[in-house]
Amino acid sequence: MTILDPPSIDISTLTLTDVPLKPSNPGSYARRDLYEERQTPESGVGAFATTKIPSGTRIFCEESIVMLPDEADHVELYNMVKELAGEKRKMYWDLAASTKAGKDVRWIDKLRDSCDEDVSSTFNDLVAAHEQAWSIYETNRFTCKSLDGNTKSLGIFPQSARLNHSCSPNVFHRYNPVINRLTVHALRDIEKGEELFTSYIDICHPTVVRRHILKHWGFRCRCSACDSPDDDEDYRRKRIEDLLAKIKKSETKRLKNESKWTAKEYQRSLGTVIKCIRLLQKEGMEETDTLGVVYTEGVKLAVKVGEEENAVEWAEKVVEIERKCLGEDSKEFVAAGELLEMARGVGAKAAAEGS
Ligand SMILES: C[S@@+](CC[C@H](N)C(=O)[O-])C[C@H]1O[C@@H](n2cnc3c(N)ncnc32)[C@H](O)[C@@H]1O
Repeated sequence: MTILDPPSIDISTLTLTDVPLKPSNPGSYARRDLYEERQTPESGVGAFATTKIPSGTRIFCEESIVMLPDEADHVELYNMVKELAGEKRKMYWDLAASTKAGKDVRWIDKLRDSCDEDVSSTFNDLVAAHEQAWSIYETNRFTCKSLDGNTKSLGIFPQSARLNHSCSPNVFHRYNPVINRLTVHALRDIEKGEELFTSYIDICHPTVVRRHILKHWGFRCRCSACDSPDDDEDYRRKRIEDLLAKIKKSETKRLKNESKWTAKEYQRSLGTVIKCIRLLQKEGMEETDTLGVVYTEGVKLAVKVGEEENAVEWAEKVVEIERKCLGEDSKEFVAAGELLEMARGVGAKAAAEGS
C-alpha cells in the first residue's frame, strides 16, 4: 500500500468517546494474599511479596478516601480529611509525611477568616494539624486524570500509598477513570520476599534530574538505576527522554498536517520510533506503558509507509502491554484492541490489492 492510501480507520480522529468502554464495578481490594506491609530499615513501611506474583497480576484495585482538584489548598483538604470516619480516618493520619511546609501561607489567612469563634488559644495547633494533613497529602497523593484526560485530580489511596519508589520499578500504577479505582499491576514475575516498587516519577529522566525531583519526597534513591556505575545507562535514559520528546512533537505536527505529510517525513518519524524502541528494550523498560505509547505511534506510521506486518506485530505488543500494565477494563486496552483491528484491516486490504 502507498502512503496516499488512508488506513481503513483513521486513528487520528479516534476519541475516547468512540471507544466502547465496559461499564463495570470491580470492587476495591488490595491482594493481601500476595503481599504484606512491613517496616524497612531506611524507607519506612514497604510492601513485600509473600508469594511469587506472576507478571500482569492486578495487586491493588483501590478507591480513594480523599480526592481533590489539582488546585485545592490546605483548608479544603483539611475540611475533607475532617469528615473521614473510623478506619479511613486512622489510615489517613497513619500515612507517611515527608514533605516540608511550603512558602505560600495565604491559606493561613483563609483559615483565620473561616474561624467564626475565638480560637486564638488553639489556632497554632490548628495550623500544625493542617500542615500535617497537607504533608501526608503531598507525600502520598496519586494523579487521577478524567476519562477525556482534560481534568486532573489528586487522590489518596491508602494501601497503594505504602509502595516505595524505584527508578526500575516492578509494579505499575495508574488511576483508571472507567472503574474509578487506582490499579497496580506486576510488570514482571516478582519473587517471594521482593519488595514491590512503583515509580513516582518519569523514569526516562537521567539520574541527576530524577534525584532532583525525588527531593520532594525527602529521600535519595538507591535503586539499581541510580547506583549504577555504568554511565552508558544514564546516557541511554537521556537519549530515550529526547527521543520521546521528538516523537511527541512529530505526532503533534503529523496530526495537524496529516494530508500534507510526505513519505520522507513518515519514514523519518518511523526511524525515531524504531531507535526509541531499541533503547527502551536495552534499558530493560520493555514491559512499561512507555513502550506501549511508542509502539502505538509506530503502528500509525508503519501503516502509512506500507509496513503492514510491523504494524500488526507492534499493535499486538501494545495490546499485551496495556493488558499487563492496566488491565482489560482500561480505556488504553480497549484503544489498543481498536489499533490492532485497524492494522489488521490495512494489512488485509494491502494483501488483497497485491494479489
Ligand atoms: C508514598 S510513601 C511510601 C510508603 C512509606 N515508606 C511509608 O512508610 O508509608 C513515600 C515515602 O516513602 C519513603 N520512600 C519511598 N521510596 C523510598 C526509597 N526508594 N528510599 C527511601 N525512602 C523511600 C519516603 O519517605 C517517601 O516520602
